[in-house]
Amino acid sequence: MNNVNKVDDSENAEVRAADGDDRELIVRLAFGSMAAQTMRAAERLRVVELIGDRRRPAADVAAEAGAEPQPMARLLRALASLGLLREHASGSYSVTPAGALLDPNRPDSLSSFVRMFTEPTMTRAWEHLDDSVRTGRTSFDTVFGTDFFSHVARHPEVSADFNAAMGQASRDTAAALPHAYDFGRFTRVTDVGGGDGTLLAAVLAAHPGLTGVVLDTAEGLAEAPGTLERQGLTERCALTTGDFFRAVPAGSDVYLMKSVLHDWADDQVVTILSHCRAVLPPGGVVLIVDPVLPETPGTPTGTGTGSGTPTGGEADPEVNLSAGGVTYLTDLNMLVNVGGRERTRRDFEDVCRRAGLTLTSITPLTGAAPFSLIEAVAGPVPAPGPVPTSDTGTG
Ligand SMILES: C[S@@+](CC[C@H](N)C(=O)[O-])C[C@H]1O[C@@H](n2cnc3c(N)ncnc32)[C@H](O)[C@@H]1O
Repeated sequence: MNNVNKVDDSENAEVRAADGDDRELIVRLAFGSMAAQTMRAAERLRVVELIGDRRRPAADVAAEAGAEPQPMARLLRALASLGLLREHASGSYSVTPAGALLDPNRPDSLSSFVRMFTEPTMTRAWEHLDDSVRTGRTSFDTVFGTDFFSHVARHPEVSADFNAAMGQASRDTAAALPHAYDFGRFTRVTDVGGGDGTLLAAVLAAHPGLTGVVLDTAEGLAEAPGTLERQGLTERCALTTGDFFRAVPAGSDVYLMKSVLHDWADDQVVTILSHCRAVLPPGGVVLIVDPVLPETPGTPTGTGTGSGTPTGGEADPEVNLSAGGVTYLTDLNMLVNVGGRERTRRDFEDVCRRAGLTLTSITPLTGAAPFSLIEAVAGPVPAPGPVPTSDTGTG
């Protein structure tokens, strides 16, 4: 290491010459989308299912996948270099614990998540991230000629992948949330934009005294009956087709929404929250599950109770691809694909206040990073004025 370290005292910033590690970082980041596409090919060719819990030669995997042996061997060794397979001296391959998550038959599978987040619907607008940064516009709409949710609604296969991907991405939250909040004092939970019902099903299963409603578009709800049926919850949970930009159904004392608000710009978020506020009974709560960004990278996220100075939270010392670091990428994903954003505590306080809600606490969900549970209750009614409307809120 022959780094030349200079410290700029005024900024306290480290300045040194780039070394081999730095070059490696740049190369690794530049090849990031190739790694993602390598994983996508493995998912589409069912490599992990075909290898199973054995050691298998590339030629056998190729034969069963209907692929050419030599390119398959190259794919397998690339997957080994990414940590998803293990290459044995005999030239055969086995699956690592991480690679096993590509098996669609596992209860903790991430296969649909990988499929959705590597497919053109999700990746094409990323080629125009610089345009989105320059103009603030949602590149997806320019590339596809319509907004993300309308496009997904018109493509049933993509919609099924999207719903399954969201369900898989919600499993950690579904395991954590029912035990992270006192649902026992409530009677009925509406999951606003609840998709395939994974999260609400977990809450209902853990709290037999509760009933529930999943509110979503017709396309968003397509997989929900199956989720409820599998868990024997059909009787305790209604599925309501609707548009949360028009109304949220009355009758619940908990309005839950996970990975919904980050899809939308502030005015649209205020509209959704205002509809929840309009039907919130005395003692009712709004529960938002989203990542909470620190006010500046590397500082605490401002979790805890009250609306004053942040009381602590997870330090986030490096912007990286850990659970916390990935939120800076999902923030850009919202920018290019849907026009939404990830938010800080102050951002959440602001949209809540504008909707007549008071943010009461933010609790990181243990085991479900980067998600936090944000509780809000009815607050002072905001000054009279129209509820912001949305012209993209067609779901
Ligand atoms: C990012 S997904 C989150 C799904 C689910 N809450 C989860 O975390 O797994 C956003 C959800 O909002 C739904 N959605 C989008 N626009 C909507 C609208 N206008 N009214 C109701 N639901 C809508 C989508 O169909 C989708 O299920």
